[in-house]
Amino acid sequence: MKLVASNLQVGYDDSKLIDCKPLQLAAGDSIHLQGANGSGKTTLLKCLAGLLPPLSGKITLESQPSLSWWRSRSPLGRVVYMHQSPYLYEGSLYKNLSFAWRQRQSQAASKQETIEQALALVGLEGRAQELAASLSGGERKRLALARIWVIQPKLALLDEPLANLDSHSQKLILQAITQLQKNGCGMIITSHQAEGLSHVCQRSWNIQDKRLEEQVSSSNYGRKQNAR
Ligand SMILES: Nc1ncnc2c1ncn2[C@@H]1O[C@H](COP(=O)(O)OP(=O)(O)OP(=O)(O)O)[C@@H](O)[C@H]1O
Repeated sequence: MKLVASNLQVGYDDSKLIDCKPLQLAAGDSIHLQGANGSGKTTLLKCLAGLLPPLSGKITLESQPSLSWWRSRSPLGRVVYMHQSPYLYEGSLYKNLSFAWRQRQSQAASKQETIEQALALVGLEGRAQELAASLSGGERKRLALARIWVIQPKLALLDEPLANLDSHSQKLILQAITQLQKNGCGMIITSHQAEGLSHVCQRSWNIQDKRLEEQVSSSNYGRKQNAR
């Protein structure tokens, strides 16, 4: 599955935020999206997820031809977007992960085991019956990522998954991101913390002067990949 965008401009009404070169996100890609506050990172991710219309240009999903035409070309519902302040369902952690299970394509594994593994992955083991509303901000983000891990999407867009987290939570989030990558999930991650992400992302996109460019730098990007 591949998300392809051409001639893309994103923004609101007549206010253009970003002019993009042709973009592609395929399963297995990991891209760090950088830009100043207010440069339009969230807006771009929402457009790529099909949650907002772009000002101009085309976003399509290249995938299995077996799907009906109206599902096969739209990213909506098939590219998972994680909001920077994730919305959780009322009820328990287990209930939140059960909803995620319904969106999972392959249900060959056991639901119970998958949910337990997801909770353990983000350090919430043994807490399945607690109410999601009682979680701290950092724990909410960890549960949101556990939900994505249960879904096992081909493509995920993670908006500031590391923001406002202590080092323990950041470590758990990075661990869950690595697990998703091992399963072939392609992702774009926004973050102002370049250091944490340079080890898990192969590439970097940078928004500057309302333009999105692939950043060619001497940083760590690609080092991990090359070392494999
Ligand atoms: N629904 C909306 N209608 C009009 N303008 C909006 C809307 N949502 C966001 N904006 C504006 O668009 C600009 C870009 O916002 P966006 O959240 O995409 O930036 P960002 O790069 O993700 O910022 P940050 O790093 O602070 O999270 C901001 O100036 C914001 O006020």
